[in-house]
Parts: sequence; structure tokens; C-alpha cells
Amino acid sequence: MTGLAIRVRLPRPDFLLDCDLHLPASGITAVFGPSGSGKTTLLRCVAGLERPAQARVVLQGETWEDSERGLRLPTHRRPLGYVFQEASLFDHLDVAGNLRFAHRRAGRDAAPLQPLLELLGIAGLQGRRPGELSGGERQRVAIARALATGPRVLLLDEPLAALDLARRREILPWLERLRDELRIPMLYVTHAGDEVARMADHLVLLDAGRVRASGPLAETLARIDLPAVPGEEAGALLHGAIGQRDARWQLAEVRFEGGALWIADPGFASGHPVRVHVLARDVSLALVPPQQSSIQNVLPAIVRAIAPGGHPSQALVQLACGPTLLLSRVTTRSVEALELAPGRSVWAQVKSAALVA
Ligand SMILES: Nc1ncnc2c1ncn2[C@@H]1O[C@H](COP(=O)(O)OP(=O)(O)OP(=O)(O)O)[C@@H](O)[C@H]1O
Repeated sequence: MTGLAIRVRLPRPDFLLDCDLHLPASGITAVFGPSGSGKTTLLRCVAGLERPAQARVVLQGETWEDSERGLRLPTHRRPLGYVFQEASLFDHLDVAGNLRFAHRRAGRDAAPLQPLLELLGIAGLQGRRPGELSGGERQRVAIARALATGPRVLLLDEPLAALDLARRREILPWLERLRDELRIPMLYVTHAGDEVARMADHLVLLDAGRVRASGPLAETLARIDLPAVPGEEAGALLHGAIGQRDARWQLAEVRFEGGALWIADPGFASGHPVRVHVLARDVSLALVPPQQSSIQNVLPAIVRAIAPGGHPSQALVQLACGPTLLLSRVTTRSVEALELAPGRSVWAQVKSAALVA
């Protein structure tokens, strides 16, 4: 079996953490949910820091824990890296010393340090002590230290939460690089919807210890049977690549499976992968292609499902543009007037689409 399988039942004062997850073998799985929903506890179970009566943790066919068979690897025998909100580096050691410490402890599993220093852009900081680093630099060193042990899973518990916006923006590209270059599962707990939209490949939604959803990011965000991700407006995420440019109007085409959209030119080369966020309220529907409209992006689509949209006057419509899903928020009056129902062909007019950055 590939990937990371986690089955755990662990009572907590207010609820039972009850998860049965099968996560991809690589890429970022964002673990999202309200405060106290069990996100940290779930990561601690993977790390072997909790003792659930019932648990099964299997990484790429290798069993780390199986309560039915009485098998349980202690934390230090689980090849994983753990990064917390606050980087807990040794203050008396410089960056190189901190990394060497982790490296030595890992023994034969250790990852070579030089590529890690380059991967995280910290080669020039090796002689500095943690007190001489910015918050963002400290977190990059903490991540490098976690990776120096040669982990086969990386657990990140709100690694950017203690940083201000500028520092967060500085570190996100490094995390994206790790996601693209390391072929290991990364479990990433966050409260920040923008981090999920930008980096995650897979999304787990936890609520009071239960898994409300677990699936590929775009597919899960476009589900209308779930409440919108807390704090976020309903919208769809498109994975695409830059196509042609219109230099005169400073526009760039984003091609995705099932269609294309024009967005403000972000300056990326053709073929550059991008993610685009399209809010449900920015998508209106028509039965014929609109003529003489200011809206540039009009996509043929098929209605897949319709759900209540929060207020009784509103509905949320899930649309398929080929294999890509979009959401549209319309009035219930429009649902009736346009006879919207699953299978109906429509034209989706996308008023605004924003690059996720
Ligand atoms: N060691 C413990 N013993 C008993 N209960 C605990 C323990 N650790 C956490 N809890 C409780 O378990 C629940 C889940 O906590 P957890 O830290 O996993 O949530 P979380 O989703 O990570 O929250 P946050 O987003 O606020 O960090 C909370 O109600 C918490 O008070």
C-alpha cells in the first residue's frame, strides 16, 4: 500500500478523535479545522507521542503502529521530522551546529546537509546563532533540521503562525520547493486559508475529532455538501498553466483542463504552473453565450449539483468545465428562472479570477 494510512480513536475531554485517513505518498496534505478540533493531536498520534487504545499508522506499507497486533514503534524509531510554530533551536549552537546535532542523531538515515542548506537558502547563515536570525530564517533552519534526519514524513504544525505577513511570504516559496522536490508526505496544520490554497495538494477537514472531508484540494474546496472552509468564502481553485499573453492589455491566459481564463498578467513565462481562485459570487450563469458584455471570461459548463447558499434567497451551484469544477452563487429565483438542474448546459461568466499568491 502506498501513502500514509492513519486510523486512530482517542478520547479527548470534549470528543473522540476518530479518524480513518489514507493520505498521498507525497505532496502537502493541509489539516484544517476549527481550534481544538484535534489537528495537533492527530499529528502527535502519527509521531507516536499519544497512546491511543486503537491506532494503526502505516507508511508506504511499513507499519509504525498497530494496536490490534500490539505493535508500536516509539517516536525515536519513526523516521519523521516535526516542525512547530516556534522554532526550538539550541541557542548556544550556531546554525551549522544545530543541523549537525540532528544529523548525528539520525545516524545512517541522515540526509546530506549541503543540499538541504541550498534547498532552504540558508547556506550563508551557517555561522549565526538562532538569536541572530529573523523569525523566517529561524523557521527555515528548523525545517532544515527536521529534514537533516532523513525523515520519510514531515509534520508541520502551524509553522508560519508566529510570523508576520512579510515573513510568511518570504518562507512560502521555500515550502513550495520542498513540496516539489521531496518525495515524502507533508502534513501541514494551518488556520490560514491562503496557505492551503497556495500550497496544499490534499485537504483534510477536521471537526470535533471527526474527518468531515479528505480529498484532492480543488475537488474538496468545490464540494457544496460541506460548509465553506471556515473563514473563507465559497470558491473554486483551478490548477492551470500560463498560456498566451496579450501584451497590449497586460493579460495572460491561464489554461486548465476543461477551459481557459484571462487574468491580469502576473509576468510568468508560458507554461508556468499557477493556481487561480474563482469566488462563487464572481460567477454568474446564462443559458446563451452573452453578447457585448464586459466580462471576458465565459465558459461552457454543465450543472452538477445545487445546494442552499446560506441565505434562503441564495443557492450554490457546482459546475463542471470538463474535469474542472467551478462554483457559482446565484439567487434561488435565478435557479427557477433558468430551470437550473443537474445536467443543464450553461455559460458561466467569470467576473473576476485571482492568482493565488
Ligand atoms: N494531553 C491532552 N490531554 C487531554 N486533552 C487534550 C490534550 N491535548 C489536547 N487536548 C484537548 O484535545 C482537543 C484537541 O486539541 P488539539 O490541540 O489537537 O486541537 P487543534 O485542532 O490542534 O487546536 P488549535 O487549532 O487550537 O491548535 C482540545 O479540546 C484540547 O483541549
